[in-house]
Parts: sequence; structure tokens; C-alpha cells
Amino acid sequence: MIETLDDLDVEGTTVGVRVDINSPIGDDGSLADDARLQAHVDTLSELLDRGGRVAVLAHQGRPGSDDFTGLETHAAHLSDLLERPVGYADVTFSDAARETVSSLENGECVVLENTRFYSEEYMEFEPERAAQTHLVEGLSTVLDAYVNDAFAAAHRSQPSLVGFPAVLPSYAGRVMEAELDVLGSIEETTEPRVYMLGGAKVSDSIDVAWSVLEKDLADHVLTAGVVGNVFLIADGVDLGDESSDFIYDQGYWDEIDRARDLLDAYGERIALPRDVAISRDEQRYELGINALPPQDDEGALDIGSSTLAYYERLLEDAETVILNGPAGVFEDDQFQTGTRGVYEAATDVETSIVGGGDTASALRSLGIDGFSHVSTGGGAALRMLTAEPLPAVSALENSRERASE
Ligand SMILES: Nc1ncnc2c1ncn2[C@@H]1O[C@H](COP(=O)(O)OP(=O)(O)OP(=O)(O)O)[C@@H](O)[C@H]1O
Ligand SMILES: O=C(O)[C@H](O)COP(=O)(O)O
Repeated sequence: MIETLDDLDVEGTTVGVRVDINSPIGDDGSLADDARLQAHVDTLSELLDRGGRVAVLAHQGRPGSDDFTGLETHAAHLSDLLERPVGYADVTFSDAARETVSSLENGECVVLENTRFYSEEYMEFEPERAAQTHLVEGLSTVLDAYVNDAFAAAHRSQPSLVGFPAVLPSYAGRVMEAELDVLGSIEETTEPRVYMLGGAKVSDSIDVAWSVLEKDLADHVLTAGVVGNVFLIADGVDLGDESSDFIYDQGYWDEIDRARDLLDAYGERIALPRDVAISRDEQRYELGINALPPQDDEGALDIGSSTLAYYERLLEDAETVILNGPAGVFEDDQFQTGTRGVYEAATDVETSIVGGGDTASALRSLGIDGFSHVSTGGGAALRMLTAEPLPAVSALENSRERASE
């Protein structure tokens, strides 16, 4: 059992709150999607309303990427969402950071700088070692408690996620609590249960497929996107050079063997695309599996309409559906059809759970809503679906055990 905000005596307590507000950033540096900020409003408002002094810790992007920015814009936007002033400090654990945090009054909040501006935060550690990093050693001296609300980053064992629970009383925030509640109890959802695995994270998706088929959690696994293409090749379909080269270049060639093993073991429960959409003369053009490879080796960029009809039929019979990743290159209007169709059909299923991250922001941009639960986490949600422990969650569990010893 993990302790939650219900177990924390907040008034006058200085709390370090790790959130995941890692967001798409527009060309002008603005936030292109604020869903992850919105998600943390309940936790932050509750802590502030209950008289907490809140220091927010978060990352944005990865070193070297275009979206590796500071958090000043995030702080300003959080202030709008929380409808109260939110400070910003361009430091994280220095003397200046500690002074800023120490001078907070009850009900005041400051966002500290992107944790990944410090090299240790982009490394993975065991919790005890993470507790000895400059970030955790420095900042924990001015904190009374730690709250982890960053479910979407909980699959990382970085210092700001696993180090503080080794030295401070630690609690799950409301986002973390809700995500663990839903994603941790999928086996209690009603059957028939269908998984739809799309997108481009082929190894992770095959891990999920193994896990849910082996444990009999899935009545059907529907494959789409690059994941579907890998399964088609594993099934002996020649998709043509463009799709094959793409899979090879992404480093997923070895996954074809794993997909074949899965088809051998559980083929009757794995649904493969029956047709695909390619781009020919800049138009969407659909080809049945028997008509492959395409004459000019064009890439398979979406599932076709007979696959969509087939998947819609399987979803009609489902009581629970868990979806991750798009069915095609949804960024291009011509190849959104599969993603739109599958996800819209999923909203009619009694319980529909969407693994989040970029999928969630794609659905918002396509204007599709009405799911039972949309996770804030992409990689973290996938890891949870394989029933693998999440390091940041284990750190919270161990913190409680330590406190009760
Ligand atoms: N058939 C395809 N060929 C090439 N790219 C594809 C195809 N189908 C989907 N994609 C691409 O996959 C990408 C998304 O894959 P990914 O697995 O990263 O999903 P995601 O939504 O980003 O995941 P998460 O929600 O876990 O963050 C999109 O950019 C989309 O264009
Ligand atoms: O977007 C995510 O999945 C989380 O914020 C974790 O980010 P990362 O994959 O860069 O560690």
C-alpha cells in the first residue's frame, strides 16, 4: 500500500511535488498541449488549499531535443490553471533554490527549473544511490515531505522520481493514485477484453501482447500501425521495401521473430490487418493483403477499410478495450481514417482505457473523446500493462515500509 494525500498533514508543510508536465512545444516555444498540466491541477490545488508550501519538480524534453526547454512558460500556465500566483525559479537545488523554497508561505507555490538541466537526472539509479545525488541531497534539506504525482514518468528510476522517498516521508498524488487504481486493476474489468496495439513502439507493444496473451487477459489483440506491419511481415506478407526498410531502420527487425513466435503460440487471438492504405499519386489508395507488395513499394501508412470493419466487429462484442498507439500516420489527414475509426468504435465499448502520452494528444487533436480513462502516461502505461513494476511506484511503496519499521 502506498500512502496518499489523505495520509499527509499538509498545513505548514513544505512539500516537493514531482509532476509530469512534459508537453509538446510549438515552434514559438509555447505549450502545444496543456493536458498534462491540467491533470495535476487537483493535486496542486488540494495541497495549496490545505496550507501546504509547494515546490514543483518536473522535466521537459530530453537533452539535445528541440523540446528541451526551461519551465517558465509551464509555471505561467499553471498559474492560470490554478487561478493563483505560481512562482518560477531558474534553479533546482542550489543555495538560491533552497532559499526560494524556504521562504514559501502556507498556500504558496514555486516551479523549480527543469530537473534534466542537471546531468544526474538523466541517469537511472537505485533509490539509495539516487538519494545521494546533488538534487536530492540538496533539496531534501528544505523539504518536509515528497509527493509523486508524475505517473507518466514512473517507469524511469531518475533521482527526482526515486531518490526522495529514500529520505523523506512520501506520498502518491491524485493523478498517481487514479492511474494506479485503473491500470492496476485491469484484470478485474469485464470480459471479453480486447487490446489494440498500434503506433511505433514495437518492442514495448510485443511485450504487452506476450504478457496479456500468456496471462489470458486478452480475448483478442488487434494490431495496427507499425506494430501491425511487423506482424504482417512475421505472417509472411511482403509489405514492400519502404515499410520493411522503415522497420529495419527503427531497429525493430528482430521483433519480427518475436511476433512470429507470438503468432505460433496465440495466433487465433491475434488480429492482423486485412488491407493497408498507401500513398499513390499523393492519394490514399487501399490494397488487400493479397495485392501486396505495392507496385512501387509504397509504405503501408494506415489500416484499410476492411480491417477497420473487422476491428469494429470485434469491438462490438467487447466489454473492455485497452488501446495504445495510433492505427496509422494520423498526422496526415489521408491516413487518419484507421485511428479515427478504431478509437471512435472504442468509445462505444463499456470500459475503454487509453494508454496516453502522444496518443492522448492525438485524440484531442482529432476531437475524439468519451473514453472511460485516458492515461497521462505513454511508456509508463505500457509498462503497467505488462504488470512490470514501475520504479517510482516501488520507491513510494518502500518509503512506507521504511516509515513503519
Ligand atoms: N504504418 C505506419 N508507418 C509509419 N509510422 C506510423 C504508422 N502508424 C503509425 N505511425 C507513427 O507512429 C507514431 C506514434 O507511435 P508511438 O508508438 O510513439 O505512439 P505514441 O502515441 O507516441 O505513444 P505514446 O502514447 O505511448 O506516447 C506516429 O507518429 C505515427 O505517425
Ligand atoms: O513523456 C513521457 O513519456 C514521460 O514524460 C517520460 O519522458 P521520457 O520518455 O523522456 O523519460
